[in-house]
Amino acid sequence: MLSIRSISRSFNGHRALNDVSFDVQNGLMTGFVGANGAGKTTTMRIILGVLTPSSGEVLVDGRPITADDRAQFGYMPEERGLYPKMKVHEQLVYLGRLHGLSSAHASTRAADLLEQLGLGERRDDKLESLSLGNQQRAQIAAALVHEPTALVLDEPFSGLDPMAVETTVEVLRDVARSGAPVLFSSHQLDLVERLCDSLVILAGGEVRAAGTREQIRSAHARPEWVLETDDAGFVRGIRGIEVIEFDGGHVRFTAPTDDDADRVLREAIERGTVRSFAPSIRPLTEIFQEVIR
Ligand SMILES: Nc1ncnc2c1ncn2[C@@H]1O[C@H](COP(=O)(O)OP(=O)(O)OP(=O)(O)O)[C@@H](O)[C@H]1O
Repeated sequence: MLSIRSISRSFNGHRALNDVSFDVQNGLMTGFVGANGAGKTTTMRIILGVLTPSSGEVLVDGRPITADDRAQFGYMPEERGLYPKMKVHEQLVYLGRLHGLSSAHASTRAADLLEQLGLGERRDDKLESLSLGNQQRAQIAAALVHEPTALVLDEPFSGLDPMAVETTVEVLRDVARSGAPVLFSSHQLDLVERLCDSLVILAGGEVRAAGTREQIRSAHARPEWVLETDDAGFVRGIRGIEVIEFDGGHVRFTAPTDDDADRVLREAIERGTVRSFAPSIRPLTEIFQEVIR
């Protein structure tokens, strides 16, 4: 397990991180989200030792992280970092060798990864000749080639088409399944909601929420219902009911008690056709907006 403990970091008197603590559990995909400038990249750089914190520490399985730990991590930095003029497979083998793999092992591993990430046919092309999305896949392969003990990826899905996102997710899930902690940042909340097991929400350099999706949902839960009917406008006039979303025949609302929600249903039945009525799970995107405020 990777633990970030009370990390603070300032740049020229500006506090970019303030007492940040969270865990990245082994075997789980942890999504790291926050608006521009929230401090995600700074945190990741501190985990990898590219930056030092002003205070606080990073732990691996409860003890201070070492250079050897970091050497075994897989890291995809924001600024990327492959050689444009080098062939993709050759470059991955080179990186694998730098991490101590034998030539044969590095070559097989690189070929397998390129195949899994849909780049098998481009393995002998120079990186610069690939599209940006394919270069991104190569960057992901570079972070994985040495079979890392932990993965830290800064925006791994940016610029990938939906198919590439799916193949990449599968590859990252395999790494998590092998027992490694996986931390990835993303601005795509819908994606994070769908694929992460656990979540850390950062705003203004502080952790605003952290835990599994279920823990975050239940900490910010409120009873909500969705009604689909002919014209749901009447719900807006019912005392005690707060309408969250309304569009013609569709309404999502919160009610203080189940009885209040039943009142809405009864009135809808009296007024016409009820196509559906059900409790609703609050989307993480909405919780995110609330906690970063
Ligand atoms: N090297 C630096 N020198 C000065 N300020 C910095 C430096 N690196 C980061 N910052 C500042 O620290 C804050 C956090 O930046 P950081 O890049 O970590 O945020 P982020 O969450 O990764 O944002 P984004 O989603 O835009 O990449 C910002 O205010 C940024 O301007």
